[in-house]
Amino acid sequence: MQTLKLPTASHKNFAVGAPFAAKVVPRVGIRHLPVGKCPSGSIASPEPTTAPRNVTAAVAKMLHKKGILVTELPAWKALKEHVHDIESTHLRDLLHDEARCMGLIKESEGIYCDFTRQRVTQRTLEHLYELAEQTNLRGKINAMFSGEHINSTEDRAVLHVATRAHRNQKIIVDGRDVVPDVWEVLDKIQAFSDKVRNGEWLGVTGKPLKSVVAIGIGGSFLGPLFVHTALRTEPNAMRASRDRTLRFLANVDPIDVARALDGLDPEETLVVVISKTFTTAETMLNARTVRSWLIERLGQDAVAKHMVAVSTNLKLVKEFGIDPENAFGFWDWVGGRYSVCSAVGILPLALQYGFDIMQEFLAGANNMDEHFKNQPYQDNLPVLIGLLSIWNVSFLGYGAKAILPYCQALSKLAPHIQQVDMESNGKGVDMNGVRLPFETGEIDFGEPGTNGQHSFYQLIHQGRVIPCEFIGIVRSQQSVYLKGEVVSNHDELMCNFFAQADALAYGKTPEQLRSDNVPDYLIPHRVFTGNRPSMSIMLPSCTAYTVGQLLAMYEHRIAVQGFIWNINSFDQWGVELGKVLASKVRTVMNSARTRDRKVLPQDGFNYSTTRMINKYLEGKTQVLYPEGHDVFPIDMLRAGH
Ligand SMILES: O=P(O)(O)OC[C@H]1O[C@](O)(CO)[C@@H](O)[C@@H]1O
Repeated sequence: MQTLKLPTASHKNFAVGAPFAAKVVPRVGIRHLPVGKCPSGSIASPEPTTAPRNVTAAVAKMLHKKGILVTELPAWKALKEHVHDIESTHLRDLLHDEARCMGLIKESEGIYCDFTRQRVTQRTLEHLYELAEQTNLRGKINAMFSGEHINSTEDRAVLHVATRAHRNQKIIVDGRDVVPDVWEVLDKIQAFSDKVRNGEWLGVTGKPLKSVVAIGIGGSFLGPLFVHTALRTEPNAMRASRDRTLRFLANVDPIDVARALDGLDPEETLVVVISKTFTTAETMLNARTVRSWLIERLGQDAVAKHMVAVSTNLKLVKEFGIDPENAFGFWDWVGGRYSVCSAVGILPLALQYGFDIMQEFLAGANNMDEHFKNQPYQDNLPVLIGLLSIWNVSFLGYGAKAILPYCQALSKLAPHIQQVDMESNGKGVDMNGVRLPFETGEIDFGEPGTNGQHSFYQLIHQGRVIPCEFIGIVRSQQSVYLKGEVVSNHDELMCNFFAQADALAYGKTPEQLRSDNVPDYLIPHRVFTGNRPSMSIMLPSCTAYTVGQLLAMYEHRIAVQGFIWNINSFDQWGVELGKVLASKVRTVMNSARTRDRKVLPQDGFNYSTTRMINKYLEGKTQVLYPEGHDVFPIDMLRAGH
């Protein structure tokens, strides 16, 4: 049996390896160790440094800028001590304090946020503001907006905010105003989407293109899917998308191909291949598969009329066979998971809903960007939400959060934020490559209310403590009121929205249960401890504009958390290793399934993987790939015939 050897990665600012015991050295400033092998075979991280005790806030900020770990800052230590104060409180009591509650309800940009059910007092917030100060939060926000290369491991600016800038704004990256570039692409999207929608751009057989299949994965899929799902039943968007279809194809699983194409007429279908790199294995295989589907039915010329692309890699787009004229660019300073406001989202969504509606979405996101950039911490929604999350994760020890929109249209918010948050903040080292002595990031999950109530709410009421984010809407996209019913359907939904937050906060005591005549033997089972934190966010409506605001608010709160933890929220090295290993398996698979058989499963894999691969290879009736023709799933054959 051979042992699997994992490749090691190295980068000038990036260190990998097994957790390396961080020594605390009694001096100020970061010490960069030469990157070298530890006895364990891993690569050493630079060592952390500590602050002298009792430094002033200004000195702490300066030390942080020099690389001191956030845990060494006086504000962090003060928050650690403050945990004891909070542990002696219960939300039941905190909610009785009206003065406290008044200070914890914020209304800004039409969004109403209620933080009263967080396990915090005014003192907690003051400590958190101090932590923001000492970690130079304002300076880091400004650095992001001014195009500094804050994504240090990839040496890139982080400027998704530029993708939704007004035409007259100026945003400089490396000495160049990028807003005209952004608008050049937006204008091109407008012209193209108008042509497709009004039938000026026709398919190769002369039919209008009414269906769009957007192929992409991760950030090239989840954000656009979230916005599409949010707008599908919004009255203006519904009107604008009548008789049009937008589908997504993300998974490399051929079942997803069959589902995405099921029932579509290739003559009326436009395919948008979306990939920042244009190298992502799943997306490129799906793109080749759908290209083959089009060519088989419509001939080689179909590609020019039925396939367009969104990418930063226009060279590979051309090599794939898509006319660069039909490619929509974006830039390396737009991270994949932050790219929904670039052509990644705006092209497929404008094809479905028209450019005007997408402009409203961009305006909403821009409104939140300006708010984030300009408002003081005390009134700044992403800053407040981000700081409260830091408190919940790093001080109260709640490692997960539930995103619970009481709005079916927002059903894809949680999956989108799951990627944005977990890919951004799931890191093990700080900006200087120092291994962190605490866990960053949060485990995000969620479902729309009330569906979630009948699924996992049991656990959040009586099991683990998971801070909840309830999102409610004042005016529903779709109102229903049945004569004789106690409340309208949307009011019924919102009754649950209001009730759940209080149920989590107050719980139910044994005394209350006794006075409700609950038998003694059932009391322990029916006690709710309460004291479970949540926040409630209310939007006036669910429109393109407010969806833009909500998206940007979540993006920025994630950045705030990363800035405070002093991690790089904008790289994603953690996704690389699996890709490398998959490629090794691919070589074996190809060899086993063709007559060449040069590489066998046992080459380079451990016992377990070898045995599993062998079992898989044996388990198929058709052992070798067919020669000389493509094979499509049954549904794809049916489609278009
Ligand atoms: O747009 P691309 O280059 O195909 O990448 C897709 C996704 O893959 C990742 O790089 C890793 O999952 C994401 O960050 C990104 O959104």
